[in-house]
Amino acid sequence: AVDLHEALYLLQHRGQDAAGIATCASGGRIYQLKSNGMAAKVFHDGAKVADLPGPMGIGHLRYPTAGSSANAEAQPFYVNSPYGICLAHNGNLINATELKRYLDLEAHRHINTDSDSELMLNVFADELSETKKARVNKEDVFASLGRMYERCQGGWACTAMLAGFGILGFRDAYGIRPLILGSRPSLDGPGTDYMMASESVALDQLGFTVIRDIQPGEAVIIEKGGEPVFCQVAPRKQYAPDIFEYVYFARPDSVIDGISVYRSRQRMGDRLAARVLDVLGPEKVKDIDAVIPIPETSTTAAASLARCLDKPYIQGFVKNRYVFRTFIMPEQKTRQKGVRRKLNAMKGEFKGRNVLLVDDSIVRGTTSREIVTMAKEAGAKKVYFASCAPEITHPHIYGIDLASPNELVAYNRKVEDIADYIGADGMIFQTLEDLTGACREIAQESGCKEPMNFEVGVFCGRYITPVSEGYFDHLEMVRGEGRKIKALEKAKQAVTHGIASQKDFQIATNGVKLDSNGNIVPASHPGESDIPKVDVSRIQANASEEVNPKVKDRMDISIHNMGDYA
Ligand SMILES: O=P(O)(O)OC[C@H]1O[C@H](OP(=O)(O)OP(=O)(O)O)[C@H](O)[C@@H]1O
Ligand SMILES: NC(=O)CC[C@H](N)C(=O)O
Ligand SMILES: [Mg+2]
Repeated sequence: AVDLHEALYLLQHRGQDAAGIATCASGGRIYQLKSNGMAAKVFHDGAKVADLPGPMGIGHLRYPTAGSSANAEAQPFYVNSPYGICLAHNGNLINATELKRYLDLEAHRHINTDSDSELMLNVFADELSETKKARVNKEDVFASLGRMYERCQGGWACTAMLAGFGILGFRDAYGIRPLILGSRPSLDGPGTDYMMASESVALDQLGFTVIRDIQPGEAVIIEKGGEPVFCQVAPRKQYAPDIFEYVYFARPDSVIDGISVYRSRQRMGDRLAARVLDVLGPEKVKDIDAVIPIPETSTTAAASLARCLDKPYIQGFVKNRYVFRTFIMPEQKTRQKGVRRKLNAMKGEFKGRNVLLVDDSIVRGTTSREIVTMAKEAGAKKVYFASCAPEITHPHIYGIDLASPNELVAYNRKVEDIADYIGADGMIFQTLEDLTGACREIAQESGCKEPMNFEVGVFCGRYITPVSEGYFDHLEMVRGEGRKIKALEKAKQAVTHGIASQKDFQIATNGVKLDSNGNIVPASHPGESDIPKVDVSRIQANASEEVNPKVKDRMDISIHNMGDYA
């Protein structure tokens, strides 16, 4: 537990919403500590961590991509039958609705939260119980995982623990989400310790030597006291790591699938420099006085870009070290507040200068818009903005929450319109070809023999796995933030104006959920809702004749505007 605790601190940037550890002690008893909040909060009492006994365990940091932010969805998840299983899942399942129905109607397993990870654990548990054995062996576990892969769709890198048996790790058949394995001589006596993590930095820092990345569709079992045993549990479909790991998500000091994140970012900067010259032209580039990164993630790429353009690299924004990543915060309001709190422009570095600001990516435009304003307030003459990643135009469906296209600043906007929106005098996006080219080059230079593909759906809508028809509508319904807020506002107005009954308001505020047949029904409390949604037809039906006609007209307009929520 102490090592897991340490590792979670090192990987905190991957999820700030919840953290947890589960260990297994002799006799097969599982001990857990998990809750909402960052690792420092959840494990604030170091002694409690040390009290989690046992020679094996798994840990998790949550960045929700499904369900809600409920405490109950903190991981690892545990299920007692069969054998006692714990699971920690990084990723996102894109057929959760189907799995939920299957588990309910066919497997008869109770699902207690809206988390997709709980579904995955239960599918695995169900397949394991098919063996009908009192004790399973490695082959049984691999075979059950193989059947689980046939049912689950999406992206995942998971660790799991079978009480009294051992630890497993497995990765989706496309290798979208990362998982790496390492070993070290045991610290307390003879033998070897093994560890798996999403990023190599956790292994390095804890004194583990990398063995290798888990391959697409591959699983590994480390039995208590044993050595890792590998098995291809599902046919490998492709080797397509999520390129967003290199752009933003991972720490620069990690090496994922043989590619140094740091070097890939440097190369992105080199390629972006050429693109800046292309787009702005030599005259404008000549007039640029400084290249300024938006801390933290873009600093590596910005330094390379400055070197290529032969411009001074200036750290004009100072980052408050006590404010964490803003993009992965759950609410837009907190994100906005986060940017100003997090970054401050040093006037002296901007005043009277033409600056080129560099960020790793522009998602909702929250950061870039605020930052351009800050640069101008600090006295910059011209502010150009360059992004190491191309325009993000589509939702991310494999474990990074970029759900709702209309929240994306590049959605349905041309580059000039984006520049207008964020207030920049010029805007440069990396091309997708250059981004994948940069990562591929580093892979080749590092000796990767296999031609690597990348998951790049967010930039072009071409996803690496098949995606069922209707999934994006479903995603928009369950994750689209603007939608929830608008629907609630309209519902409140309807109630204020006497058009909707209190009961409709309940529907609006509590939201709705999917019942076991997949029908949308009102939720009895907000925690239960899948989709905060207003049932417009009911509001319309309840529109009372006595309502002041003027108000009713207004409401008709509102209701009309709400058409797409119906
Ligand atoms: O367009 P937006 O919606 O604002 O999202 C993009 C920004 O969010 C991220 O920064 P974040 O503050 O999360 O983390 P960092 O310190 O690692 O850069 C990313 O590096 C961009 O700066
Ligand atoms: N990256 C993650 O931690 C996400 C895991 C899972 N999809 C969830 O929302 O809880
Ligand atoms: Mg940033």
